[in-house]
Amino acid sequence: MNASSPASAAARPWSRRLAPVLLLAVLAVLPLLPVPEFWITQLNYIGMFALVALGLVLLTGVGGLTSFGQAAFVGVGAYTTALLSARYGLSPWLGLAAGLAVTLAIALVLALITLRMSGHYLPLATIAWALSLNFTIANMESLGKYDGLLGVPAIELFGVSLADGRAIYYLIWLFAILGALAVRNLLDSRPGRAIRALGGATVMAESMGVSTFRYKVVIFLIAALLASVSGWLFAHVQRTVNPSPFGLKMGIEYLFMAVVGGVSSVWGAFVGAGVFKIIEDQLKELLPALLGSNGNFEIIVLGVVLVLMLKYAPKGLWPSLQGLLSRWWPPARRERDWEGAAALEARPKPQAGSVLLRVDKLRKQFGGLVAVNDVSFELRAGEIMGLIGPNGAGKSTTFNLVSGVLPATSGELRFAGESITGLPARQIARRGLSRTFQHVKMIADMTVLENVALGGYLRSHSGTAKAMLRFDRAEERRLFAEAESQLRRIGMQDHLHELAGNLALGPQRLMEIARALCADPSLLLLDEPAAGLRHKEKQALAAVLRQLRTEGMSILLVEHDMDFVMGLTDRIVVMEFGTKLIEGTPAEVQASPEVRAAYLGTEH
Ligand SMILES: Nc1ncnc2c1ncn2[C@@H]1O[C@H](COP(=O)(O)OP(=O)(O)OP(=O)(O)O)[C@@H](O)[C@H]1O
Repeated sequence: MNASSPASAAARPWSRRLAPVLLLAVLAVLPLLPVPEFWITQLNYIGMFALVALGLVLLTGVGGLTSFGQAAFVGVGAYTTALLSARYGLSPWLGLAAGLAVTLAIALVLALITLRMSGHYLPLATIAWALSLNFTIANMESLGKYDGLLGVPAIELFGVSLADGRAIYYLIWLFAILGALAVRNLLDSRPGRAIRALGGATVMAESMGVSTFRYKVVIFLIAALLASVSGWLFAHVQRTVNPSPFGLKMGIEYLFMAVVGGVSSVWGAFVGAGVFKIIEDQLKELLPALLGSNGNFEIIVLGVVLVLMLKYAPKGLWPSLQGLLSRWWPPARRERDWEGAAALEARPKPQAGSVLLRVDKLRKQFGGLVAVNDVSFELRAGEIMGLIGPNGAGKSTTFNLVSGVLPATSGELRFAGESITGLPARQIARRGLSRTFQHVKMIADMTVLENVALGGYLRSHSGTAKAMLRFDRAEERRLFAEAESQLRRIGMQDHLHELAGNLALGPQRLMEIARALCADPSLLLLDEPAAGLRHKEKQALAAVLRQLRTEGMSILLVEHDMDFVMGLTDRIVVMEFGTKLIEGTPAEVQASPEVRAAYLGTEH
């Protein structure tokens, strides 16, 4: 599955049901046929490589965290089992458990140290720890230094030895397919939507209540564990371990596989691993013969292929392959299976007329620039308040301070009687404040419905393990029912399955409102909701917002369209140069000479 397409299918064509079954059947009977041993060896390596590349799909392709260090985790898995089984005669299965535990401990420490880094620092940090882990392994007396460990026994399963390549093939592919299904399930779930926001929508995700750092750690650990399983298999296939297959070169090659296959596609990991293994083997034979000397020349060709891929097919081979296959294997559409699902829990509503938001001497300085200058106002439950002012007046900054996206320099914020000063966005979201953004923030390759369902993050609970095992379906149905009803409320019921990135700006803004509503907020913050909407759409939006008010919702909005603001709001705060100019009803604001002067740029 492409990470961007929904997993379950409505009206699945027969070919879509049959293709995976056929593929599995071919994989299952292959070792039973008189195919050359070499093929089986190749497939064994492809399966083991794919496990590591799968981790990179999640970590790099979806999460946007580039790691050159996955080979080191393969090494941890391989060495742990080799040490326990070859030196101490323990069962390889114990070696697997121990390898996973050691990997988990090392990966957790590395994640906590490195994942707060951003930009190029993270990939550089992965290179650093990949080199140090490999160096440590290669210099430990107990691990045989550069010679490694010999005499690793074969795995036994129910008394059957998996020493033969055709026997361990089944175990390798069982792990690879289970890994792929688990990652695919994860991407199509509550935690999966949060993970898919990591690639470029972290501010939005935090405002929906997601701890983005936590999910970075989660995908880092999953990728490390997948690599560790691959290492365990590798040790028992090779029956010996030494440091060289776990070095930085292999770390780069794993990344190559993920990028070439399609770094955001689960099945791309398999395509990438296959292409890599085949190219590498052919080149290893061909190049020395062609060039007349021995050396790792294949690295140069792989490098060139990678650069060409990044230039001409940055999404990798899988999306192109999927395009070719789409006639027989069309992309699936999410099945509408949430009819009658129980409603999500609703928040108790604040009492109409009570003070919901109190902004007291709020200030924000960017260096010498005072963007918000000791602004104070109150918003009462059940009212629509407008925040207006010329460009650069400090409206969006005020919004970002109230919603916790930016920390205030000074001043106090109280929400529903409780101080929210200094709280991060996700803590403020938890208290019932939900927002949209001046520049739409969404996950472009996720459907409208999935984007809106992310708004219900705090109203649902399924965790990563539950999602990977697909035990989260009942809650998913409740989330999608809620997302659909919010989209219906905003008049977008015909766009449920469209990719959000394909929508025009107007509908994207409406989708953001539906997402904010999906959080069941007590206060809705709308940053320029009518921008980019056509006249009719604006009228429809105003009607929806009025309806929300009659249902008890409180709304604070920033807007430039004066007709929209004057016809909709109960009270207005006008800002200019970061300061509050006046506050009043739309009629009072319209009559104010100061406001007119501020907009026309004349002295007042
Ligand atoms: N992150 C930042 N760093 C430095 N200056 C900033 C930052 N964000 C905003 N500003 C400055 O703060 C001032 C207020 O900006 P803000 O975006 O809040 O105004 P606004 O009223 O929302 O304007 P507009 O209607 O054009 O969106 C501007 O001078 C802007 O350049």
